[in-house]
Amino acid sequence: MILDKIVNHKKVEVEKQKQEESLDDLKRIIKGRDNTKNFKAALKDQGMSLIAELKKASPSKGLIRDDFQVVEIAKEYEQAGARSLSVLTDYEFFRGSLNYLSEVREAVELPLLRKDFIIDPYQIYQARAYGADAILLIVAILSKEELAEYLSIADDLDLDVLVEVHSRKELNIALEIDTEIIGINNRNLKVFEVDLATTLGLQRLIPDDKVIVSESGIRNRNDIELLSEHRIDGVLVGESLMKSNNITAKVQELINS
Ligand SMILES: O=P(O)(O)OC[C@@H](O)[C@@H](O)c1c[nH]c2ccccc12
Repeated sequence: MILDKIVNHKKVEVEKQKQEESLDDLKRIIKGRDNTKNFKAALKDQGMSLIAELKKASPSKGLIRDDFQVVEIAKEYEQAGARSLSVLTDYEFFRGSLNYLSEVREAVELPLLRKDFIIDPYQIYQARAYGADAILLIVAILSKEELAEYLSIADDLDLDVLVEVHSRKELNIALEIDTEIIGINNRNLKVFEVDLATTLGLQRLIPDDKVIVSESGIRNRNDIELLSEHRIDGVLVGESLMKSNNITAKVQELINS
């Protein structure tokens, strides 16, 4: 399964990174960082909030966008009306980079989500040091104890957390650890199929005080309208924006009701 492969690779990668840049180095960088921007508030703003993703490639699609000028695209997303940005930082499977995160941080005011496979607390400090305002935690790859521990580290660093679920069982764990922002991933990471019905089915089980994001496979206005009939605060969109040759027009198609 691809997730196992990614996690195994990530463990090796993180150990290597720790040799190059220690936790103390990261803590020193964090001291010089500005306060974080409010990712959760950006999601709660009126109407459907768009989290626009910077994603060059993926394991399911291969290369998605050749002309990947990360700073230019980030600025275009911001000007077109995205409320926050998701920056893929995994290189091996998504051709992302931590440097993209810090470059985008310098270029836009929007809150930034570090999109990666977090399996070690070190990566949470790394996210903050490189300019993230929020991190993704994937329930499928962490124990409940790890989730709780990572949430509290993120909280100490003033990072918001998007907790990603794909099934009822995973959602129950997310509810038990009492996280504020729940992401429902429409993509089945075992077979890579996407189905917005995943969001529609699971959102009914989520208490009113949570912020809900629908992730993956959102392509057009119709999809947004379908989701808008339900209690969804935001959508996380990568591929359909990255594949567009007019990003501004595509963002506006998605957000203008
Ligand atoms: O490109 P899409 O289908 O619009 O999906 C975006 C985002 O949801 C997807 O990239 C994603 C969701 N969860 C993840 C976890 C890791 C890496 C990537 C992801």
